[in-house]
Amino acid sequence: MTERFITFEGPEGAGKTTIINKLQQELENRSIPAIFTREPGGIEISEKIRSIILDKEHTTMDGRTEALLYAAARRQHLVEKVIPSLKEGKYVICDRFIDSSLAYQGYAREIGLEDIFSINSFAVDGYMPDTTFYLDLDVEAGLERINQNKDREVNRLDLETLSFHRKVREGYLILQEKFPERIIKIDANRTVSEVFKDVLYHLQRKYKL
Ligand SMILES: Nc1ncnc2c1ncn2[C@@H]1O[C@H](COP(=O)(O)OP(=O)(O)OP(=O)(O)O)[C@@H](O)[C@H]1O
Ligand SMILES: Cc1cn([C@H]2C[C@H](O)[C@@H](COP(=O)(O)O)O2)c(=O)[nH]c1=O
Repeated sequence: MTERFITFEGPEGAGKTTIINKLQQELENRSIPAIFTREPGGIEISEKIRSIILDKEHTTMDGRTEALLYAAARRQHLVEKVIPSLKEGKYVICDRFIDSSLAYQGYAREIGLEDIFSINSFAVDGYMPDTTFYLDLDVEAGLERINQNKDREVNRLDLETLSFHRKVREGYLILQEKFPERIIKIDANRTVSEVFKDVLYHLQRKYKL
């Protein structure tokens, strides 16, 4: 339904932010109109919801509450920022979207893909990315990367068990098999420039940038 809506997904430390920053530079160099945003967050209301969800002190948060908060943040961000930018003809590049909810809450939290899809269908009302890059990386390697990055604040989800993070990756792999037309799996266990070259190749092929 939507065009030029591109999302990046992956487990912790997969390199999404790094690749999105390079893409921003590349599109700016080519004078291609685009916005770069993230979930949960991207606008004031959704950033506030983000801080509630990711607060390390909120250890009693129920899994369904968590899922609903992600969906609420998504709805507001979509209406306030994503849809207007798409309507202006801009590329929208978003760090995480509905597939994060499916992999984290649906699969790893075991709420179920169908229930998570159902609450998110209400939130997104038909707006789906037309391309999703899934940066695939061994979970331990990703966690090691974020542990090395002393500037990154540790959040509540980071503190989940190793088996939870392994399930997140399994969830993503299931989603990629389910939606191979939309979700492009990228081997993130390579150098930044190799990963970026791969992403750019797919974007050039699809959007003739
Ligand atoms: N291909 C790579 N090889 C080695 N290190 C990398 C690579 N890509 C990113 N990194 C480093 O790994 C850390 C995590 O990268 P980044 O913040 O881009 O990941 P992310 O997917 O956005 O993480 P999260 O969603 O968990 O915040 C950073 O310190 C970054 O410099
Ligand atoms: C959108 C979304 C995110 N999450 C999780 C994934 C990460 O652990 C955090 C976000 O932190 P990041 O450093 O910005 O990647 O939230 C989730 O569980 N469900 C979602 O829908």
